[in-house]
Amino acid sequence: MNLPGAPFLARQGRELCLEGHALAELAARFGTPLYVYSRGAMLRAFQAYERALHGRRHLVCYAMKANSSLAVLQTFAQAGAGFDIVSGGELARVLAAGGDASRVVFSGVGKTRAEMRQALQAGVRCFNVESQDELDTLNAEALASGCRAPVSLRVNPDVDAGTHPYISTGLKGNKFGIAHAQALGAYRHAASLPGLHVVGIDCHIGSQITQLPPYLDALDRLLDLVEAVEAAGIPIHHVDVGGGLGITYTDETPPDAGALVRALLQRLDERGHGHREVLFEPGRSLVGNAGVLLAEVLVLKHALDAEGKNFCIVDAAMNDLVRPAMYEAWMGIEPCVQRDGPAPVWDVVGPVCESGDWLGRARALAVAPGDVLAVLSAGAYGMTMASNYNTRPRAAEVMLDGPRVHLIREREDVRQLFAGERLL
Ligand SMILES: Cc1ncc(COP(=O)(O)O)c(C=O)c1O
Ligand SMILES: N[C@@H](CCCC[NH3+])C(=O)O
Repeated sequence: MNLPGAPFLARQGRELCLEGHALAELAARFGTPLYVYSRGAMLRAFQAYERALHGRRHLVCYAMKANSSLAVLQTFAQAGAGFDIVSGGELARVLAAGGDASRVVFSGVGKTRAEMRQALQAGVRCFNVESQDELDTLNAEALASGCRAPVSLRVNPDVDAGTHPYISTGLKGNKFGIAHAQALGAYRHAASLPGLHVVGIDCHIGSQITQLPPYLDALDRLLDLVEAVEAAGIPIHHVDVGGGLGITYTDETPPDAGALVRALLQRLDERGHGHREVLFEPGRSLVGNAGVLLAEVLVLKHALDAEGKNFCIVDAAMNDLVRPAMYEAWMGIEPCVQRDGPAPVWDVVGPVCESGDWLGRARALAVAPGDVLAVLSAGAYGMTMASNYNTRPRAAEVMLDGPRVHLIREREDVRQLFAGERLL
């Protein structure tokens, strides 16, 4: 069986290994729950975009909400990536990891004035502005700071990305971006404001997208607008096509990054826009299949009768990895060391006090208490969405880099969780 994450994730005999390191050994050394990432897998995914964009003016801005651990950001910064951020906190992380503000695009529907000032001061590459009001606020903040803010309007192209409704962002009913029909007026307004400098156009239609047509439809809508905006005398420098490319969790077959880039570049060329700088904002496709979450089996609860369920209770929970609880997302689950014997069907669940606390349902697994399971494709939207629900300290993180094993985040200590609290 080809595992998602192959060739970096592979079986060597009975052992599940990432970059050649036995995951069961890492669990024994660092404890569980534990996130483990392959630096090689991240760099390979990034290079797939870079190779396809070779010879074009471009910037791949890693959407760091997918995984914002400092060592992950450092890896991409050193590889030449820019960053797509959505908060002042994310900007602070980029800078702490050695990233360059001039390669940062700032997205988000609700930027605060303080975040705008912070980003202006740092000198971000551009603000992806998502509303008419934001244009006025940003203009005022830029003038007060004595500078001009570079802006790109995030346009909502009203395109169905064909993904889960919670992670679709380019439809009329979503909160994101400026409606296509209002965008020309918004560009005219932006160009009239002395504190702003129009530099580009942007869209991002959703996440875990597995087909090309929605991207091409969205690009066509953007280019129609670019032509209208430039006809109105407002030059557009770059086109930012967003992120959203899906990965394989189970049987999805998304196009690879190279195919996506080539299709979009071809459409740009066909429509006479091949000279423009192109920006991408991939998140999941750079890190999703580069990581796993390791959990130890605590308890096996067997069904009372044929209608009942077997529960495999592990020490990772929805607070560590919320995707199954939140989107009913399917994530692969594999034993780190394969054992012989029957493989009953289990619901793999955590210890959190919610019935929605599950990691996988109806999984056939040969397991015993003390075994370590790996939840696959957990490199994206895993640790970044972790919480402390049930006063559970967050997991540790390890990054593998060839023969080297780096602990990149210590396991949280429970005292850290209430260190800022005060008794009456
Ligand atoms: C503005 C923006 N850009 C890029 C991304 C990255 O998306 P993905 O992780 O699906 O590539 C997101 C998240 O969906 C986003 O909100
Ligand atoms: N958190 C989502 C993706 C959201 C993308 C952010 N706009 C997921 O795990 O699939």
